[in-house]
Amino acid sequence: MAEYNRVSECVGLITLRNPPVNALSAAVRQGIVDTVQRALSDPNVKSVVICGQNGIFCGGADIKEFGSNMTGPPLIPMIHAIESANKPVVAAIEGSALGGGLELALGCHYRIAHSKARLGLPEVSLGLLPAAGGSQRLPRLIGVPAALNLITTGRHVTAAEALQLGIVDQVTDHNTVDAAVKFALSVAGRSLDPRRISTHPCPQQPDLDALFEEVMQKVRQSARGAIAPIACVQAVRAAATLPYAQGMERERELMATLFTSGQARALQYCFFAERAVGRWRMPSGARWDTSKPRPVHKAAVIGLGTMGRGITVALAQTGLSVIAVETQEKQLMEAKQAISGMLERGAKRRGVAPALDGVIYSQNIQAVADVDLVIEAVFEDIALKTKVFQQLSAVCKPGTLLCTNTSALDVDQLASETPNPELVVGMHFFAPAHVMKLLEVVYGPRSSPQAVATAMQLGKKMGKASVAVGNCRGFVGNRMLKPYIEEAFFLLEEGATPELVDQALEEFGFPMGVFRMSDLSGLDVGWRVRKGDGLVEPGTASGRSARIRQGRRYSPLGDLLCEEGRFGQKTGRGWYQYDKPGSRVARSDPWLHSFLGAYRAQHGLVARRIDHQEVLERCLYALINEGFHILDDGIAAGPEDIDVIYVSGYGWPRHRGGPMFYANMVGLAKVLERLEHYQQLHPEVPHLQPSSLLRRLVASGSPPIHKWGEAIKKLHSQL
Ligand SMILES: CCCCCCCC/C=C\C/C=C/C(=O)SCCNC(=O)CCNC(=O)[C@H](O)C(C)(C)COP(=O)(O)OP(=O)(O)OC[C@H]1O[C@@H](n2cnc3c(N)ncnc32)[C@H](O)[C@@H]1OP(=O)(O)O
Repeated sequence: MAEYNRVSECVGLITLRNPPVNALSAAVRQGIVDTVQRALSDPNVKSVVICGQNGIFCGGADIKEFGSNMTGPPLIPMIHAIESANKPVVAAIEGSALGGGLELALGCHYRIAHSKARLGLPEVSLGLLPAAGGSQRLPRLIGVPAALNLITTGRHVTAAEALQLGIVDQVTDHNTVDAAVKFALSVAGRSLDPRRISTHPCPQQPDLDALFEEVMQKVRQSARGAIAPIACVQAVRAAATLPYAQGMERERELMATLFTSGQARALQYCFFAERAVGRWRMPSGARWDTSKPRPVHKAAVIGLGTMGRGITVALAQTGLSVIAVETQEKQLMEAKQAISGMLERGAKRRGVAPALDGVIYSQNIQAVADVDLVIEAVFEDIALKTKVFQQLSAVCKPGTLLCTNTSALDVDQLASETPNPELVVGMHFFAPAHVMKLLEVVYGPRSSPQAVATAMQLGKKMGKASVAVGNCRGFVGNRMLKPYIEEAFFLLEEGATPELVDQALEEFGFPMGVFRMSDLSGLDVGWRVRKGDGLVEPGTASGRSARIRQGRRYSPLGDLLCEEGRFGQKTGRGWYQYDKPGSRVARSDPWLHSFLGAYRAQHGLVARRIDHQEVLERCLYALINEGFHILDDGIAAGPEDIDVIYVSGYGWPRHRGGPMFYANMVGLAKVLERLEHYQQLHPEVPHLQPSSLLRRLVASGSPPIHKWGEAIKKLHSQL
């Protein structure tokens, strides 16, 4: 909808009305077409202002419409009608002008923005390009290099940067609509020819070919298989080399390919999934909209190793005051220096003052007596964490929320060691905690809804994709990672190399394959866990029985590497070799290949040829299968939760939507058939046994992913 009013006698004011972001739905587009026509045909109107209601200009095309038959007036002719109007049209930009919203503004003759407004063409992050003329008008307005940067990254710019780039004509700290109306009055009657961006040539750019070649190479490297960034470069190239009409034709062709692509569906699914996880619910029936978070003004972090330092920075950057506790003096001093450095660098990047005074350091746990929330980040040892929780329960004021940053221990067991288990939740951060987007908020059966709501709200404040999950070994992310890593080990035993497995996964879109990733995080981490589980035995035994532990297939390859002191990057040797300890460039290691050959010979294994498809099917379907178990167990409330966890924390390529969305795209019946196939070949591998939920979903006709929730509820009620 768009509302029309005449203001200051001769200005037609058009207000977009479609809460919450004034997206350009069919009704809004129709409203714009009608009101523009009305303003242009009214002889009393000398100029026009377009604004949005509730402090936001426009969040772009209505993404929800993309999946359905689109009706209503199309955007391109609507924007053309505005640009070719014979009365000046001014966009009054408050809040956001994004995607189609900015394209609408670029069709206007002038743009006035509030100083707090943000502008951008983020279509690339939805698997699209700015196809309402944005890819053709922006380069004409601000030049090819700046337009390429904005369109291929989708980044939002501040009003100040937009002014500097020449996207807006004026920035105001006052009422934007008033400023735009005043401006519209001042330009009434002026020639509009120079203001019609589509009629401009692109500003001259020396050595255009070299520029596009360089940008294309950069984009291909960072896109990891995503097609939209490449189409964006091609569209801008058309703007730079073709007349406007032909450029628009190229924009349309490129958009036609993207619009119906699986990647666009995946990326748009991610957009909505990220918002859906905020509407968390627990099996008890507690939900986001009925659970009130407690206010958190002061927080504490216990243990200032790598994780504790990152968590302290993340908390301090939200403006909270933080008590950072480390009992060892030397470690405390080192941590203080490291945290101050991180805060200073972060503040410099964001152009703000570092929150150094927000952190108080102490060696004494008594210092946390009056905080509202504590995050424990001591060494991953249940006895130590239990002791800390008991101390905290004695020290903290009543009602303080006790959170543990454990990545694998039982949150419920820890809770049971405190007098108030309802105040205990897990807050599982990912390293480096001040950088990584993901936060798993882990609730136990006794965690109160208020505790979950508080941790979720704090996660959001820290800018994290926060996902509420149930308590189980490894929670969601690490639980699914286990079968993925195990399959990769089995593939090595059967004839693959780390290089082959990693190449298959990196071509799929992961930033790093499983072996390069393990080298980065340290092979000793998993070794310690396996030792704790009683799985590690001295490495001299041979034959099949040496590779069956606790009744299931087990590969000791990772343990054997650790016994050699090969812990990955930190020791300069792991699945790859590195120039020196700490170096990041992985090189193939002939030692490792001979080691694998000797291992296979010792165990009577005959290497066979393994292709990329088998690598993907075995690693990814094993991971996905665990995802179905997690859904069936109620540990994750829906597939979106799992997908957000994998995309934000585990490098799953966003343009593939997350593991559960990927399974939905591949087809549940196909995933089931391949798991059954591999299970027959490897009957001693339980994680290849298809989950009963997957079987039941296939039997019920493989509903699309947005209907899984309903289907799971129905299937559970039939049990
Ligand atoms: C054969 C070819 C066919 C061609 C057809 C061509 C048609 C297209 C032509 C031109 C291309 C134009 C494309 C676009 O414009 S794509 C959209 C680009 N815009 C964006 O990507 C912006 C997305 N939104 C945001 O970034 C943010 O929402 C925000 C900054 C605007 C506001 O942030 P915040 O206040 O934090 O609110 P939320 O993000 O939580 O959002 C609130 C609520 O609103 C929903 N929503 C937001 N934007 C949109 C939108 N563009 N369309 C539909 N719905 C939107 C969001 O989902 C939230 O609702 P909830 O999911 O129910 O919580």
